Amino acid sequence: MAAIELIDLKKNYGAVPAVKGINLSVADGEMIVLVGPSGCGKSTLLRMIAGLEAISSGHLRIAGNDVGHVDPADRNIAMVFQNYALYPHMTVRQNLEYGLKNRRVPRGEIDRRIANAAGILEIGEFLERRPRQLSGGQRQRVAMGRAIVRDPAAFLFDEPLSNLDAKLRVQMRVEIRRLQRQLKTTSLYVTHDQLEAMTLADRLVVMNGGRIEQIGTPIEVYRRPETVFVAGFIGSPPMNLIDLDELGPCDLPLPRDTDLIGIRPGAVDLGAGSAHDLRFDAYVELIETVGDENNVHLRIDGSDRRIVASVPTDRHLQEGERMSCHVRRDDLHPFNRTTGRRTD
Ligand SMILES: Nc1ncnc2c1ncn2[C@@H]1O[C@H](COP(=O)(O)OP(=O)(O)OP(=O)(O)O)[C@@H](O)[C@H]1O
Repeated sequence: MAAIELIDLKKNYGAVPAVKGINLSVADGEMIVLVGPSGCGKSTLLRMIAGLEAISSGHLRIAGNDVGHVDPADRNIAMVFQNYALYPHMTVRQNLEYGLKNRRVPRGEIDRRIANAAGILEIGEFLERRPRQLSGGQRQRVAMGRAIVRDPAAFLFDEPLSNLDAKLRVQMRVEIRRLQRQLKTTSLYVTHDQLEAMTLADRLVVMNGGRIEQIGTPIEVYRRPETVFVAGFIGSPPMNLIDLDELGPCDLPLPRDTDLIGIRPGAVDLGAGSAHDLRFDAYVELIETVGDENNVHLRIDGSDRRIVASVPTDRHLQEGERMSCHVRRDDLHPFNRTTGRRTD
């Protein structure tokens, strides 16, 4: 286990900057999840930490040591990939012990570590099988087992669950969280799945265009997105982002440079409000049922702006109906479109 520090870390592919100066301190034992849209640089960042990609500039410290130019094999980091990267011609046991044999770990110690990992991951009964004789979830467990037996300073996960079906993903997500809590190994986990990010992270790092947009606990980032990008990226259905002037006259006390308002779908109240609310009229265009909730698509009166409100399914609404919409001041996220930042 070890703390990891990234200091102004950059990566250019030729003239193309992929990672544009990342500063991040990961505490010993912490689980950090890097999340962001495709191409934002999260895999590149992880691969630089693993040593699979050369660092263009900046520093990488693991347990206080500058390891930016140290051979990957000597960084004492274990990486878990989405495609498992198991050797197909070897049994599970051979896959687990391969790296340890190369490091000349004594036989007794190898057996002890494999028994320990097999116990934690419940893969003891598959040890003599080959990877093709396992399900996707079992293979992913073996891939994690291979990381665990190395007893590394840190785990790096690169979208490890993206090849699994939806149900198994949820199950494995819980297992990874449990495992990380149990082992307390410093971990960096890359995903573009925000639900995975929210549920796994001690702290979330939201990336966009090679930069960090925001760092915080999942609930901090959800409750108080600092940028327009984070506001639109975290949350499902996404936050409504509305130009202030599309909402008609508004005498609520908002910071002066606010010209964009963010409203979570669940914060739109269709019905009676109070004097401290933002209030506007809208037409119901479409109602989508998603389990216990309906996503109600509305068009704001006097504007082409469409927004989504999430309401319980027992609330009877009709398409074409005109609604009075209310949002409490505390549920408004004020932004400035030009700076892209929060104004309060
Ligand atoms: N070997 C490479 N040569 C040139 N450009 C690259 C190379 N690898 C990645 N890039 C570019 O660097 C940027 C970051 O890529 P990266 O794979 O880190 O993104 P990502 O956030 O992990 O995306 P995804 O979720 O799609 O995997 C992208 O614009 C990508 O096209």
